[in-house]
Amino acid sequence: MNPLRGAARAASRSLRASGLVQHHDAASPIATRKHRLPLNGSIHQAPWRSIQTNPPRRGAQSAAVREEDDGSSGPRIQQDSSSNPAMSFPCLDAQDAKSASLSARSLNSGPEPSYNTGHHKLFHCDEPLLLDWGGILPEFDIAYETWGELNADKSNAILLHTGLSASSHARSTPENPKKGWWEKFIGPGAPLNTDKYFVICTNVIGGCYGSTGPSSIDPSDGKRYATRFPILTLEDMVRAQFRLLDSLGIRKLYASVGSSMGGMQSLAAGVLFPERIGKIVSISGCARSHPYSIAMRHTQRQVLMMDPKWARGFYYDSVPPHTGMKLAREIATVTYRSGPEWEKRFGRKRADPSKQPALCPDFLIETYLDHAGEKFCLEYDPNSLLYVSKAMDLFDLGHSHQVATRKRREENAKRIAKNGWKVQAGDPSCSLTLPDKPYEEQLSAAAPMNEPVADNGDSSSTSTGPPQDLVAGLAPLKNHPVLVLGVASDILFPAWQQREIADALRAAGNKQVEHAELGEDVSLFGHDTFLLDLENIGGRVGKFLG
Ligand SMILES: CC(=O)SCCNC(=O)CCNC(=O)[C@H](O)C(C)(C)COP(=O)(O)OP(=O)(O)OC[C@H]1O[C@@H](n2cnc3c(N)ncnc32)[C@H](O)[C@@H]1OP(=O)(O)O
Ligand SMILES: N[C@@H](CCO)C(=O)O
Repeated sequence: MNPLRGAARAASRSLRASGLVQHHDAASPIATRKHRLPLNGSIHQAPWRSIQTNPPRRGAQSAAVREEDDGSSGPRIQQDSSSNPAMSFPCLDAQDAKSASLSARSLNSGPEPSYNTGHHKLFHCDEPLLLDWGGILPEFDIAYETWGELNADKSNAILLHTGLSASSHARSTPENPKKGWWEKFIGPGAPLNTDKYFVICTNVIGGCYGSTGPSSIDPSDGKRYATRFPILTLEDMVRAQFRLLDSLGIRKLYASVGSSMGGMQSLAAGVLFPERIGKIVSISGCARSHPYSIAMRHTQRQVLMMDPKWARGFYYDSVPPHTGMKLAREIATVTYRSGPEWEKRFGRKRADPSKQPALCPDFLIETYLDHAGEKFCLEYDPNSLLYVSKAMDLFDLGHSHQVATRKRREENAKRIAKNGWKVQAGDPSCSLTLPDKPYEEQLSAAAPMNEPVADNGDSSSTSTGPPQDLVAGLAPLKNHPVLVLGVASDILFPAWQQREIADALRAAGNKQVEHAELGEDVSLFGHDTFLLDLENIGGRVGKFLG
């Protein structure tokens, strides 16, 4: 891919498509209306009406302020006698127009888009699933797709785990010819070689592309789960996938392969079901989520939840929080690529340098992010984003976390044996309230980097080696061949996190760990390298799988 390809052309296409034409532009609807306005300030003609404003500051010029009544939610403010003309905000107009068109959709079919990437197979499991944090799915579906043939002894299956937002559609199929998200990585002679292997990819539970998630119907009352969906973990997703494998009669996988969240799941599958997995591939993942990654996902969740249209998750019969989703995806995109890539690709170029700078997207990097957000905002269920992203934050293969989870599961299993498969409404364990006492920084939290941390479950890493808690947690994988790949330009899952996996596995006694790091001379695509670099990611995966 040529990173410098037609960016400016694409930008102007995107700007035109979304109405993001620069302000102070006589061609824009607002400017046109403004030029038609009488200069004497007679402000009560339709479609303008006056609105109340704060009284002008003493000494400040009094301004007549008007609002255009065009049915959109935001006021368009015009100042008749100000020193400078008011700016226009085509990026906000575009959001308003989008909300208006979504709310105009038929309420019979529901304004909520149907999240669908096309034909897939469906596994329905009637047996309830107990989740790690005590939630319950009374039954669930898993959407999945397969490529290649399962051999007679069912020993050639590869389970491919997805990143956060992907569907099961990793490669085109005769039933769904649309290109998949790993189109070139799967197929005859490809890294996941379908001449040899039977590749299975599922949509995770919690997702929205056919597997049970927050937009699914709760069988208990026939209504969508929304935020009545329980908190789930990556291990819960893996347990659900293994129910599918059971139904297919696959006792042991040839390999568990995944990137990003899938790279975390790939390890989790090995830890949960060590005897059911042959090889493991973990690309651009981690063995436990670190604070910086949690921080970046937190900001995405916050902007989404602060969109009033999110409505605490109950938006399915209304306009979805597309603005929150768009902003969340823009933040996500900042974490998925890299500064050096954008330096080369966009530099400091503006979409139209002949115009005045704008507060709406203006630099090419801004229009690029805007486009990425816009493209995604109705493609994925907002609640799925929240739940799946939170599941990533909760991920920790450290031994002490595994012990605590097992204990909690045992207690919840006892509760179920006593009360049945239902979590009581108002269960205090379901709503976190922060302690009254403000957090006080603990001195022990910041151990000097060159001193080993005692094996007390403290998850801090040190320069002397991986934490013993993680070494113990990854011990179930000590006899598995494991390929760990990282990318130096990745800021979301920095390369040291893959080194941590490899080091912890080796410290656990694993002598079959292959670890490689793609330097910035090889890829500047950051975290998304796994989606884009067939040669360097795919090549290594193909060689490792054989
Ligand atoms: C395992 C998993 O996680 S799978 C999930 C994968 N899928 C996704 O992530 C869905 C979202 N897609 C993406 O993030 C990306 O398209 C990728 C990673 C799949 C591919 O990346 P790339 O091929 O490098 O595409 P890139 O991110 O540069 O985007 C190109 C788009 O931006 C547009 N664009 C490029 N520069 C600009 C600019 N300055 N201003 C506006 N638009 C721009 C292009 O015209 C193109 O638009 P189009 O997609 O509507 O045709
Ligand atoms: N672009 C990928 C990255 C995270 O894996 C996604 O949206 O899922």
